[in-house]
Amino acid sequence: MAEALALTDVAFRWPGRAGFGLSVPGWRVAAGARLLLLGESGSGKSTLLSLICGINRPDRGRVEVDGTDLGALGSTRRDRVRAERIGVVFQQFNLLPYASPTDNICLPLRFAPERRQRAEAAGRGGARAEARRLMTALKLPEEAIDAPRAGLLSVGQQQRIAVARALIGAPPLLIADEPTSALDAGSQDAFLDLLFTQCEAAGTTLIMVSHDDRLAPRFDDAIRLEDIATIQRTGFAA
Ligand SMILES: Nc1ncnc2c1ncn2[C@@H]1O[C@H](COP(=O)(O)OP(=O)(O)OP(=O)(O)O)[C@@H](O)[C@H]1O
Repeated sequence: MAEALALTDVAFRWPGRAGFGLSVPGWRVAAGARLLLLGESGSGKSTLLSLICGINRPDRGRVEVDGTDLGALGSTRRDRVRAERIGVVFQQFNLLPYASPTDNICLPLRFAPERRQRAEAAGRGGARAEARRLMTALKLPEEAIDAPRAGLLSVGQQQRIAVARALIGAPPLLIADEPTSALDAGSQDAFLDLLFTQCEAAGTTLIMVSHDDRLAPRFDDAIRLEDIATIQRTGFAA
């Protein structure tokens, strides 16, 4: 089966922080997988996601997304590959509070012409129609969809906007960093149902990060960061 993600002989340290290091000898994720990545707080999950997204470059090794080695690209091309191929749901959602839900969702398409074309084709009436279709599929009420500013919405509603923004234009890979941490157990379950349905419809591989191993049975596979990575932690230098 094709691989959505392949890490080979990867090592990374935060610049100026000798105390924390992460290395991943080899990790492959099959296209279409629904994977939960578990690890305690501070173990390096977000650090690993930043390497997968190409936000940070490994000091060594290869991070291939959908067959492209991100580390071999300069920062402009890396940004382009990220925009085209990776949808990201950040822990804090990172919405623009003064922009409308639709403008927030369409934002990644500005930097990703191929993704824009896919969104326009899927939405028939254009990318904004596709944004609306996604919001409806994610069970946002009409008044939230039509809100003038995303900052007016509840946390759960903002979370759905963040998911729609990650899904628009069907990127091959969706990375979600603790997207359910603000929800109670019942809402978590309903949210995962919606996320899985939308990923399946778009043919998108899902890697979701959490410290909550009770979510594991919902996924095709759950792995612990420690099982794929060696983590060095020696505290903070003064
Ligand atoms: N921008 C940064 N600069 C320097 N060090 C950082 C930076 N971001 C994270 N770290 C360090 O990297 C280590 C791992 O943090 P990371 O956020 O990756 O863990 P995590 O498993 O995602 O934690 P949490 O579940 O609490 O979000 C920590 O020691 C943290 O201080």
